Formats: sequence, C-alpha cells, structure tokens
Amino acid sequence: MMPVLDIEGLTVDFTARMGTHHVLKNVNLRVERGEIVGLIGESGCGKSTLAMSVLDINTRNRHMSGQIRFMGEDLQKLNREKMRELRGRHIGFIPQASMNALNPLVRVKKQFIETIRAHVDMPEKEMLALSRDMLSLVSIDPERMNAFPYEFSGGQRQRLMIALSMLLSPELIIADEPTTALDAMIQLQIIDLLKNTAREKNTSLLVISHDLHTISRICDRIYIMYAGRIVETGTKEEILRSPRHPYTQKLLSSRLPLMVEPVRVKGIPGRPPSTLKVYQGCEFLERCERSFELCREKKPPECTGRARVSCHLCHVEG
Ligand SMILES: Nc1ncnc2c1ncn2[C@@H]1O[C@H](COP(=O)(O)OP(=O)(O)OP(=O)(O)O)[C@@H](O)[C@H]1O
Ligand code: NI
Repeated sequence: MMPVLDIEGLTVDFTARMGTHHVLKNVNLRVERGEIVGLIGESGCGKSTLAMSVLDINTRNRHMSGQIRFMGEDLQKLNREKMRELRGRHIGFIPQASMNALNPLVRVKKQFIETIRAHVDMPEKEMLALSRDMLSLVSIDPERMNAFPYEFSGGQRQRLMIALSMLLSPELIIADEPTTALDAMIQLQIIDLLKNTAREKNTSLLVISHDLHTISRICDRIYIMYAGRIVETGTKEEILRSPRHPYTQKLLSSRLPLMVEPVRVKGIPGRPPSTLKVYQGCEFLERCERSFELCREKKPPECTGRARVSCHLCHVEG
C-alpha cells in the first residue's frame, strides 16, 4: 500500500545573517497507513523543521530540496490553495506548545465550528454533532462546548487540540511535542489518548518528541534524529531492545523509565554540533566514546529503507 507520508532526501537550510544554517540533512522518513511513528531527538536537532516542511509553513529564508509525498502526491508541486486545503483537512497539526494555540477569548464551540467551516460545507447542526462526538472521544463533556479555553486545565486544552486536529478525519496527524509542559501522569494520559483516537479513526500519526521513554510506548516505529540527520530507525522493539547507534544507546540510558521515582535526569554529556558548520565526518563524533579514525574522515552511510543505522561502527560490525 502507498505510504501516507513519504519523505526522501529532505534537506533544509535557512539563510541568516551569520551564514547558512544546515538544519535537515538528507532525511528519509515514511509513515504507512494507520501507523504511529515517533521522531525523537534532542532540542534543536530539526524535528519541528521537518513538521513545518511537510505543512509548508515557516518558509522564510528557507531552502529546501528532496521530496515530500503525501498520499502519493508531491507536495512541492501543489499550489498555495491546494496546500491550504491539505492542511487541516487531510493533515492535522498539533503544534508545539499547542495547549496555548487555542484563542483564549473565543468559545470552544466557535473554534470547532470555524475549523470545520473553513474546509467543508455542512449544515450547522451536523457541525455541532461532529464537534460533540469529537469532544466525547477525548473525554471532554460536550456540554462544556460553550466554555472558553481558559476555563480548561492545560491537559484538557491539549485534549481539545487533539479533538480539533481530528475533526475532519485527516489521513495524517503530526503532533509536535504533545506532552511537554504537562506533568508525568497527564503526559501518559495524553499520549494514550492520541494513540487510541488515532487507532479509532484509522489515522496515521507522526509524533515528535525529545523524550524517547515516554513517546515510544505508543509507537509502531521510531526515527532517531541527531543534528538534522536520521541516525537510526526501526520498530519500537528494535530501538528499545537492541539500539545500535551510540546516540540511541545514550538516549535510552540517559533517564530511568517514567514512573520510577525520583526521576534521574543525566542527559548526554556534550553539545550537538553547530548548524552553521559543515562536517566532513560523523556529526556525533565529539560526543561518542566509541569513535575511531573513519568517523572523522567520512560520513557514515545514510539511513534508508534498508539501512537502519547511520554509524560506521555498526557497518564495520555488520
Ligand atoms: N527560520 C529559521 N532561520 C534560521 N534558523 C532556523 C529557522 N527555523 C529553525 N531554525 C534552526 O533550526 C534548528 C532546528 O530547530 P527546530 O525547531 O526544528 O528543532 P527541534 O528539534 O524542533 O527543537 P525543540 O525540541 O527545541 O523544539 C535550530 O537550530 C533553529 O535555530
Ligand atoms: Ni520543536
């Protein structure tokens, strides 16, 4: 079956006064029909840039190459009108820090109705019924439709955003850090809700996070991103049980699993490389304890459909 989202060789640069920022480098990523895929990496590695490239937003000073296909269609060939139609109706987006994305001064009901009206022609009664159904699905009492967003808690606002993004039954939802800024218990509720709603509606889900431990529980497959590159990809089991890239291994050991108190945050020592520099060898080199000569001289092979790890070590070991 045709993948819902198929990204091939995506490279994104931004020109700025200080020079060119190389943010995404030859990224290959796929989301199949009905699949839940995680995109995981540290802050600044390019996750949101990937999401925004798919949605064609944040285009200022952006230079992009490679291909993004959605339901088989090359997105770069679509005009603005078609792209707008795609966003919201066919691709739902839950932006980063989205619990604050609702307009606090507009009643929930109105925001839901306007979202539907922007894309489909439907009698008001049906729009209301649809909105009520979606609210029930995310366990928010439909009777509260007349309330203002500020009358809901952060976790509830995140539920509202999930409901809003799913209103028009899009084929794909992109959720950018859907649980950040929520406490641990609510985080788990929200990601389970995302999963259940996606499964219920047979929606594919690309979920972005810096938190491998929390997000992995709902994913079928995972992509690990480092400094704008996919360094490892695999099924959830492969990534969690037998991580091969030293970065993935560090991500996994950098924190105890959620719910084990007290949570110990070690982080990974060192900093990611500058987006302004172009590196000849592996970008993880400086933070890797297992690097050897080749790592400095030559880029490891890219992750493609077949190769699932981008590391000289793994290719030497086989
Ligand atoms: N318009 C732009 N101009 C210049 N640099 C940009 C632009 N947009 C993003 N960047 C840079 O791209 C890099 C990746 O940013 P991005 O927001 O994609 O990271 P992220 O992985 O989503 O991080 P976080 O987890 O903190 O949200 C950052 O260094 C950022 O400064
Ligand atoms: Ni981000």
